[in-house]
Amino acid sequence: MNMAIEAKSLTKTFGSVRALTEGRLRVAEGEIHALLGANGCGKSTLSKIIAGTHAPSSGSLRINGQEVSFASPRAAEDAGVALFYQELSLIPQLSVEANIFLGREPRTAVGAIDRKAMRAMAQKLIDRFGEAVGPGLRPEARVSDLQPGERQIVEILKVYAKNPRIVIMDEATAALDSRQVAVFFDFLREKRGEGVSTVFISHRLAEVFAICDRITVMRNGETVAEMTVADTTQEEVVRMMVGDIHRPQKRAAKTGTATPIFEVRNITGARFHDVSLSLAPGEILGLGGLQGQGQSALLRGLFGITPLTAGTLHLEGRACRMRRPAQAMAEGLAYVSGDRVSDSVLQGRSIYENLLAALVMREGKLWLSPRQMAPRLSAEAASLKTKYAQLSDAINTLSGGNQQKVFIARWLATQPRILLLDDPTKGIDLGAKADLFALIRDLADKGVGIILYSSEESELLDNCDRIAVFNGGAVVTELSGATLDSFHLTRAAFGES
Ligand SMILES: Nc1ncnc2c1ncn2[C@@H]1O[C@H](COP(=O)(O)OP(=O)(O)OP(=O)(O)O)[C@@H](O)[C@H]1O
Repeated sequence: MNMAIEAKSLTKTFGSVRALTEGRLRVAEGEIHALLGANGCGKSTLSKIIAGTHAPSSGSLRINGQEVSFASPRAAEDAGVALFYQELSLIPQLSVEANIFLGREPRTAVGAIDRKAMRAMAQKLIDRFGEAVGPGLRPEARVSDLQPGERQIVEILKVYAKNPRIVIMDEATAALDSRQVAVFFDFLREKRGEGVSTVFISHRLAEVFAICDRITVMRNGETVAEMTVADTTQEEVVRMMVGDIHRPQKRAAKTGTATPIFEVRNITGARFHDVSLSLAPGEILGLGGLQGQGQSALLRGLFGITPLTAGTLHLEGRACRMRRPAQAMAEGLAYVSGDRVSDSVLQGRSIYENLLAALVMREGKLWLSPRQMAPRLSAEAASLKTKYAQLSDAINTLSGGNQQKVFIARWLATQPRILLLDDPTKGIDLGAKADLFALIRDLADKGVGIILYSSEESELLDNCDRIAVFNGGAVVTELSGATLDSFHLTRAAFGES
């Protein structure tokens, strides 16, 4: 068997972050090989080393039997390696054909771009997707006018326009519909027949088992297993991804004890659909699953930041609507986002003004008496052990963790009945996280209902009474009691059937 890729002991550090500690990958010529693992385990880093985007810190890489160290993506392309980037790299203002052939346009005898040839070549590539794409996907169409799935197809075509012998597809199917995926898979099989090797990164186990020959599993920056699809099961793959199963301490169930404090029935909005959830008073409900599956979008919809297009909401049994954040606040909801820069911070303002922001919005008054407000706000800040010298200091004199505490304290000051937390600990240190979760549990014990999305699985497992797992904008399962552990969470997130 001729090896197209042989990566051994690859490592990569970014500053103090060790993104890859032991990257291994062996892919044969004409093989479709899955690279699997949880968010952040190092798949993209390993791929980018193979594709010349990153130089490894150490280790060895052989392409078609030759030891290589690519100085740039272009050097890797010249060796026949092409990478499909998760972060789409298209230029929206340019046409489909210009994007596909950017930097390698066909030329006429005198060296000008051969537009006729370029159009014909682009059309030929597009035709491969046949009926699975709409009539809008034409060589001369502007990329900005295309649907997300069609844009993703243009990105795929751009990869194949380089005639690669080794292709790395990093979540190339994420925006495709099922028909487009089927056509894409036929295409991959045909390429396999031509001896092209594919590294296939996906968060959908069903796809992996449908298209791949072998699987490499990564965990925490390390390659931990290599297996043949025919000899393994989805369950075994999940076990390899998870490693030691994280089981949080058992907590008494909060559900079923009282009327739900908040009920969400069949709601649909931007990036989520038909979601139903029920929250008991004092319950911490987690939203789990891989990143970007609709969890944050749901929280934004619930708080009236983005519109809901279907479904109903009930607060303590009473139907209500959240058309705007002000309305949600009036109903006793609060929303804390971990995205400090875009969502939370009033730049150039004092700590006091930042603490006051939510109350001002809720009361609908621009001025609230500092004599009354200052003690209340400093008490909320103190409950989170926020460190600052004076309330009048500028917000940006605080560390990220302390700023985040201010944004949380701001909402606590409104005394919410329902607290929506959208990845609230992003970028804050361990001490601040512990303070935050202690406070959240305290609020729950006082009867506040809490919905928490976290991109960190362990935060969900350690703090939630129940977890609703999202995949593709919908809740696929709910975990509680005996199923509240990392194995069941990963299994549901990857859609194990
Ligand atoms: N340029 C960078 N600078 C600093 N840290 C980075 C950089 N790129 C990746 N990392 C970190 O390295 C680790 C591995 O990231 P990587 O993107 O390779 O994971 P992944 O398995 O591809 O994850 P995902 O499934 O979420 O795409 C993560 O902790 C990530 O935050």
